[in-house]
Amino acid sequence: MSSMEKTPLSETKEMQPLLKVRDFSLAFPQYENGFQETYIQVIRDFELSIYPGEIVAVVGSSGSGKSLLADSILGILPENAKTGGKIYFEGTRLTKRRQEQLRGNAISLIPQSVKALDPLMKTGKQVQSIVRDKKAKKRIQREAFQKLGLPANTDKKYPFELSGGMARRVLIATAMASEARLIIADEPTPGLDKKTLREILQNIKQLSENNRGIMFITHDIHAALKIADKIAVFYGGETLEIARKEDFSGDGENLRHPYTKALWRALPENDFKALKGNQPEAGRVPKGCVFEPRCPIATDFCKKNKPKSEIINNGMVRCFYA
Ligand SMILES: Nc1ncnc2c1ncn2[C@@H]1O[C@H](COP(=O)(O)OP(=O)(O)OP(=O)(O)O)[C@@H](O)[C@H]1O
Ligand code: NI
Repeated sequence: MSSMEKTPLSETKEMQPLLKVRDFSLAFPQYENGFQETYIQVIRDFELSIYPGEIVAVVGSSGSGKSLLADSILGILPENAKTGGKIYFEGTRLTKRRQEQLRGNAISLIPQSVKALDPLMKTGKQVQSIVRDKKAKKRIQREAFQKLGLPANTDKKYPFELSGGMARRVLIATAMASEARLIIADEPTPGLDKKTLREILQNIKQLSENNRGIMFITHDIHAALKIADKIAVFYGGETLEIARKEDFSGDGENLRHPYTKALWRALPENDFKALKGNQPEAGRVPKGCVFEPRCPIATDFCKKNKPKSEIINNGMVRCFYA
């Protein structure tokens, strides 16, 4: 057990993580002329723990493997996906069977697209349909809508009659009305105006009440810092750093990884200095450190060797020079 796991965020929280991912990897076979050539390695050495009541942001740019990570936890990966490592939910290892039982019950997904709403069903009905207690379903749906600031008549509307922000909120209401103990929100804030973004983030925070754990998947570090307790920085399929929100301050001197520091400094309120280059494409990952080609402090050693994860100052990092 790492020291980070021994230090839950507050005394009242249970010691056992809700979700624990260890050495997780994911690859897809690539066929050429009918022969299996290679595997495209999309996720490597991934690790993360989420405690009850905690919001953990998984921050990474487009194509870094975030949605596939969510699908891995839910057990809805494509048939041909090959996975390695271990995922535990409330201390018990996830199997296909267990994932099936938990999915939509103890573990709920807020999908990346509002297209996930049924276009032919009124929103109230959609939210009610996931409540198991049929006598309470109306009340639970209404309470969720009210908590999330949706006007009372929203339940009579079809998804096409809603604004983008309201449709998002209906998706969040579905998770809120569920009995889920872990909620995975996959990129729930794309293309929202400033005010709506602020409100939706507040709504996601509300989900963590009642000791629920939230995995908040986003490419927006700014949004992540607004509500998350911990930030896992995902790059080219690997976690480069897991830091507490408080570590993001000043010049980034408490951050451990050069990529996290760069993300922090690229924020408008800091220097706005963007990092040059792009993350490696899935399957085209360098032999050494995945960040080496863009790293300002990389050496020859980083080209040839892969840094292991280490706990430094109560956070996880994968860098030889942290
Ligand atoms: N079935 C598949 N077979 C092979 N490669 C795949 C498959 N599905 C996804 N990928 C690749 O895996 C990588 C990660 O995809 P994923 O959708 O998880 O990224 P993401 O971080 O969620 O991106 P975004 O921010 O755009 O949603 C992408 O490069 C994608 O091309
Ligand atoms: Ni995605």
